[in-house]
Amino acid sequence: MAQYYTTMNLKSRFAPSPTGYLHLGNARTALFAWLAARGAGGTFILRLEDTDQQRSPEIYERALLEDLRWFGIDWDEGPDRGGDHGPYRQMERLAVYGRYYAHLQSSGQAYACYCSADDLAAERAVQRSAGKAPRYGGRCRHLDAAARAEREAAGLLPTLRFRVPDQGTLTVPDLVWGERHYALADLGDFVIRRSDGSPAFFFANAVDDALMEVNLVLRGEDHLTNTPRQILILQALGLPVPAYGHLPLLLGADGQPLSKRYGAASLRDLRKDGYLAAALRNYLARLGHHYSATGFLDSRALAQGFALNQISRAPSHFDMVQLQHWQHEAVQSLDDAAVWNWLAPLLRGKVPMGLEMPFVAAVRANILLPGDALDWAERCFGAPALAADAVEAITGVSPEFWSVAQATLQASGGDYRRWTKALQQASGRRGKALFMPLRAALTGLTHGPELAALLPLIGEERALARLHAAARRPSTPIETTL
Ligand SMILES: Nc1ncnc2c1ncn2[C@@H]1O[C@H](COP(=O)(O)OP(=O)(O)OP(=O)(O)O)[C@@H](O)[C@H]1O
Ligand SMILES: [Zn+2]
Repeated sequence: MAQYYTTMNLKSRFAPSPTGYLHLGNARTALFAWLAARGAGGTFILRLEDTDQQRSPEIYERALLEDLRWFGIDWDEGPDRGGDHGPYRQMERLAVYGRYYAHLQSSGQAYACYCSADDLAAERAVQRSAGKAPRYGGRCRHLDAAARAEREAAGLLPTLRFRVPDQGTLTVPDLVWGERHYALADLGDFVIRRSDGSPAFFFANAVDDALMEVNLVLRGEDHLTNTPRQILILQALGLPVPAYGHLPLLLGADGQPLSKRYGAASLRDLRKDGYLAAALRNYLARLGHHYSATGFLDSRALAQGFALNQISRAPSHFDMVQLQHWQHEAVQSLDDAAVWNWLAPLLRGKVPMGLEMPFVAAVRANILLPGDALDWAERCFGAPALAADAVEAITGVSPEFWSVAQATLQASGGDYRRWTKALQQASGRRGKALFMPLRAALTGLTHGPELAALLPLIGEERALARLHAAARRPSTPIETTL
């Protein structure tokens, strides 16, 4: 397969249009391209394809850079930091495209087309009714200078079309899909410059990759059919052709590809919800790429384990359960101080000063998102609501049990082991029968972190008050032991 880079000079890129907030599909495509570059010690660049001016307000550009950085992707060249092959915003490169248009026109490989949208629609309708695939029939291919001048004088603004060779087959290698063959006669001459002077996607994208010395293009499968046209443009201009790999699109729950246009869940939404970038990286890196390591990997290990031949062709679906699995792993990979930094914006003022680290140590295995930690802070330091099964666990034991629980707690000076040992001896309860009602009364839940770690946070005073409140609930006498 054509592949002219060695791992030493590999250069890949992410080239989004700043037309909305990045979604997980964009993020995964960016991640694969970045992992390929970083894994090979190559170069990674960011280029903004902002030629759709109506849909590219500045807020999206800023958000895009911010989201990528948060996600953990860095770039060696880009709109914010420049580089040897800039500028990195396509709207700043119009003069560059102009030179290449002129070259194609003067060598006869591109020509002005004056057909109106109505003309083209009519042509397509005829082709369709004849059972043919619609393509440009070449009406303006052979206009002479006089005919062109006449149309210009009438005020018609032409598009510029690429002249596709009439015969032959183009072989397009793809790192994911293998080789595909295209009959050139089927392609039809295509627009490379719109009538308003703006570059067509195919053109600017292909020219920029070549001029920026990108030799590996990993992008979404939505661009698969653009590739033959792009290779034709590059060949006509004598520019190098990169290796292409098209990644299966990430689909939403409705089975449709995620798209900025249709408001797919964005990276920034997940960030706001408290998902960690490392969780998203581990999740997305494995979505359509096989790693032999099944555990949590840091960015360096993800890059080292990345291999183009491990990319799958199967479509991938966004799966919240998988994301939560990696979120759990990512939280556990942090040390206590880092967990606190992550929680602090939501928890400041909710955890008494000095108890931050013991609190983190106690609850960290039980939290996926900062909201979970907020709930545990309320259960430790506030007034926890009792869940229905906790009420059941509390009322399932006699009021005497609760009196003894209070007395033994006081006698043990708040020491968890001494307390529960004494209570076990006095009540005859052990194991779950002992700990479940205690947990229910102290936290309002029947599950959660180790009680031994929670008790010092709750403190003796609050614990006594909660045991006292438990004693005041009418018991459902199902047992006679204390
Ligand atoms: N659902 C998806 N799954 C994987 N990659 C995607 C998906 N959608 C887009 N991409 C890829 O993300 C990169 C950036 O694309 P682009 O900025 O055009 O995003 P988009 O979501 O297609 O936006 P729009 O809806 O504005 O077309 C491209 O390589 C594109 O192929
Ligand atoms: Zn025409």
